[in-house]
Amino acid sequence: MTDLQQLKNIKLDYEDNIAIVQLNQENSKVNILSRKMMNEFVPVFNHLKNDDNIKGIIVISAKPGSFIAGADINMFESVKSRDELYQMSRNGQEIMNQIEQSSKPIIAAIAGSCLGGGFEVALACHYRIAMNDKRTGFGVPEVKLGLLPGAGGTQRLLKNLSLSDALDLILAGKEIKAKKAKAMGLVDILVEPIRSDVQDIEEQNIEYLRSIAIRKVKEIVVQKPTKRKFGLMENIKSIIMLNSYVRNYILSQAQAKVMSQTQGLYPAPLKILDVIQQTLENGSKVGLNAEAEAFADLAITNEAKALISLFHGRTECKKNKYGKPEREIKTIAIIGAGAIGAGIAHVSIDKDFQVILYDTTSSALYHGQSQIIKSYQNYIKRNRITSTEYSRILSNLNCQTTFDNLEKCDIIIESVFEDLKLKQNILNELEQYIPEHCIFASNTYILSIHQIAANSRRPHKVIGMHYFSPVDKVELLEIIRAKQTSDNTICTAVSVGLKQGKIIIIVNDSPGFYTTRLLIFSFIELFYLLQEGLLPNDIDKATKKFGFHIGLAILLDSGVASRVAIGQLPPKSNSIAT
Ligand SMILES: CCCCCCCCCCCCC[C@H](O)CC(=O)SCCNC(=O)CCNC(=O)[C@H](O)C(C)(C)COP(=O)(O)OP(=O)(O)OC[C@H]1O[C@@H](n2cnc3c(N)ncnc32)[C@H](O)[C@@H]1OP(=O)(O)O
Repeated sequence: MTDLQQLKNIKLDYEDNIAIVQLNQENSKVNILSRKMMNEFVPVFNHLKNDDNIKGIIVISAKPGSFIAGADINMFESVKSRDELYQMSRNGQEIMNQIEQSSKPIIAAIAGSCLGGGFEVALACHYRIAMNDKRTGFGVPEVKLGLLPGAGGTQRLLKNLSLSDALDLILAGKEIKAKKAKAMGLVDILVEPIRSDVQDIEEQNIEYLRSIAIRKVKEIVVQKPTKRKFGLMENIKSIIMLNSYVRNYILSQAQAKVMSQTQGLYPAPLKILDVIQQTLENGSKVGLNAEAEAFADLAITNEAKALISLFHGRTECKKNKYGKPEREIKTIAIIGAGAIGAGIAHVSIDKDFQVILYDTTSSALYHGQSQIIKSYQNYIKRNRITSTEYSRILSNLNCQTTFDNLEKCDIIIESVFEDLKLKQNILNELEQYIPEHCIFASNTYILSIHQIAANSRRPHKVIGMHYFSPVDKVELLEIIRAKQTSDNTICTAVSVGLKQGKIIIIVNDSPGFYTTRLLIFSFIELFYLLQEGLLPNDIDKATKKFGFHIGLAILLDSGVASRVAIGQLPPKSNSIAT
């Protein structure tokens, strides 16, 4: 029996007759539904349920940026049998049902990521209040782990949303911001964060959210909750859903989309569709069981194991193992306004770096600048940013054909043609203008960083940063350290990349680094196949069917790859990627 005085992951507070359950996972950046958390939450919940003095409950997180990041992924890996997974899902469903069926109003006060099992907790609560900020997001990303929401999430999303919206969320695993969640009816009240420069602003926002939740739950206790009223469109949608012809049409469209996107290689989306079909045909009791069966079936597949391992790998690549840079990076100069240079500027300006985008001619510069402006204008159209944010972001971009202001730069990212002499000359010339602390990064997929730095006055500040096109979409950044590159230079480059939202691998300065070397071997094979008479189209079909995101032949057709494959095969080396 858990001693309620000895809680380690939950802080229990009271205000009048309201209980505030504050989640604060021990030694963790985020809250997760781990065994330890559940071992405290369940007795706390039962205690509050049975305490007649308590009239309402608030579930809130003490961690800035994280409401609950879902069930503990490591828990699934430690499970020995399929039955245990089925039972785990059933237990999760039962806890959520108890939350939902509680006679006392339970409010989820959400700031930060509300994902997977965390979203399922929020959906089981009677009322959801959410902070309208960048860090607050809702989603069921289980499909990205090869799973499906297994604690009643498929059922509650179907109840709260139209079939197409529910499918959209569950099949894509995408995250939506609080404002959109409110518009979709998943959130009841939006709370605007306190806009202020004071320190500990996030803690203050949590306090503020808590005070609003307390006020609301007190109101509900007095008034008794009113049911959410559905709008005309929602009513029309739900009537349409009763029609099996329409339902089956939507499901078959979704299935066709899944097949074209995944080639049927991922079992999770197909199981999700099956669970949803069973629910729509037989009701939620059958649906819940189907959900638990599917959860258990999926969690033991190799695909889920591989995707979970990928999650751990990605998490590792988000860390800066070199610590904190000696200086904060504020200003970046990007040399070369081609597609990649402009892309680097794109991912930098919205993170509030001051960016100088340089090219030799006004027309090249205009091209790069237009690429950036067009993308951000598109974001406005798709409601990803407001026009005020657009103006703020674009004000961080300075385009120029001279080397003015380079003395303010903390890092130069050179992104010109793959020409060693050109890169060496640029480095040498810029060293006259840049301050002592400024580091120089070359965006190259093939040239040796050591050679680029051969004539440098401070080779320890030279590094490779290999971005991939389109830079605003491809998350990967390959950072290349030469023998002479200092740890602070690596640390600084990693911190810039992380701030730009990149997943980073750090590799040695060996021929082809890591990514180009992998590609080269694929292209050699591709050439053999072409020589043997296969058509590029057939090779693309075969590679996509095998699981490649893009066909190998079409990849070769893209500029970068063809130059690697045709002209610049690197010499043999024993170096390994790190
Ligand atoms: C209230 C009690 C109710 C009890 C209910 C019973 C539940 C049991 C039910 C089982 C049935 C299934 C339930 C459910 O449907 C299944 C799931 O929820 S699967 C998980 C879904 N969630 C995710 O996939 C989110 C994964 N995390 C992220 O995307 C990101 O971490 C983040 C949340 C967006 C935060 O990003 P960052 O700020 O960049 O931080 P990091 O990524 O570096 O993470 C920091 C740290 O946290 C670890 N971590 C994050 N999420 C999880 C997780 N879900 N499980 C385990 N660990 C997690 C991450 O690995 C890092 O660890 P570190 O490396 O620092 O040790």
